[in-house]
Amino acid sequence: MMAQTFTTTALKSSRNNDYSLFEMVRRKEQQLEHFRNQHKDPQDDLRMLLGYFDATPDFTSSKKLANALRNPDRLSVGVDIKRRSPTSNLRVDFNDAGGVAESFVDCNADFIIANADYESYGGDTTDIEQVVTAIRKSSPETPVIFKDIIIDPLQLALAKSLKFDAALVMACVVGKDLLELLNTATLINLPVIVECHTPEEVSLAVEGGAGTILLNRVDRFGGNEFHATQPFAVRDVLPPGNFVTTLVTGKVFDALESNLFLQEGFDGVLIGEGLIGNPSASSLIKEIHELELGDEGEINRSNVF
Ligand SMILES: O=P(O)(O)OC[C@@H](O)[C@@H](O)c1c[nH]c2ccccc12
Repeated sequence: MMAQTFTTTALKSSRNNDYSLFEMVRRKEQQLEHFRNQHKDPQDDLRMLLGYFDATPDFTSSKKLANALRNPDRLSVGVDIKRRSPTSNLRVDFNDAGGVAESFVDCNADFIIANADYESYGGDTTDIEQVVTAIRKSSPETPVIFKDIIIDPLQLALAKSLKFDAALVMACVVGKDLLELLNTATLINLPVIVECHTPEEVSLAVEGGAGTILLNRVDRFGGNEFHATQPFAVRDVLPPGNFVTTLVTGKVFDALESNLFLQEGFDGVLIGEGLIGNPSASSLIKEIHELELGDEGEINRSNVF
């Protein structure tokens, strides 16, 4: 009887959480109907971007990303500028997302993620424009990345037209469509960071030529379960040669844990809740930057997790 109750509860909660990802995608589908309508003219700027190969690409954004995300001997630190999170109780308030982003660059954050989705992350179109404008002005070498629930190539065109340096695409949301989205991104010369959780997702991303992979320790598809060591499990799937940049995200809160990612060969961490609204954000970023390759201290996988 007990066991049965337990199973039912577990199933129910995982279905609820699955449903929330499902809900996020469903809402996005609805919003996109309007967005597609707004951009249906064949001569619309976003359509033109998608329809014509960028024959004279400039690699400013790719180079900015390479410089900011990959350092030979230290972790890069990115900040996810959000007011709320579907996977935690984070609730913060700010008006000027651009100012918030700038304050993190002042704390030496290496890259910035701006959120376009209101319901899920508390971000919106004003936010994303403010963030790009503010960072371009105050710190042109810092890459700014567009985060939304991307399911349509038109959203990639939007990111490009707003002059983002890259867009984040979640593998668990798009499945096999990832390959088509990556092709589109190449066509318009927009770097993409692919968010993955499983080795299968990483393989698909690598097959599609992804240059940067963000490993989320929270399994968005599988009921938001947290798998602390999941990033290590997927490193084996990466092709040899160390060409793919790898970042870790999902409930990263301290330097101790981050050190393990550095020692295991990851390039950086993306932090939301651990930095947003944290009065010690600046010292946390500093501590993570000061971790040294080869200095494992007392840590290993078994005593950190
Ligand atoms: O706030 P955290 O646990 O540090 O996480 C940041 C980031 O991983 C998170 O905002 C995120 C990245 N991709 C997502 C997809 C869905 C939900 C949440 C996310």
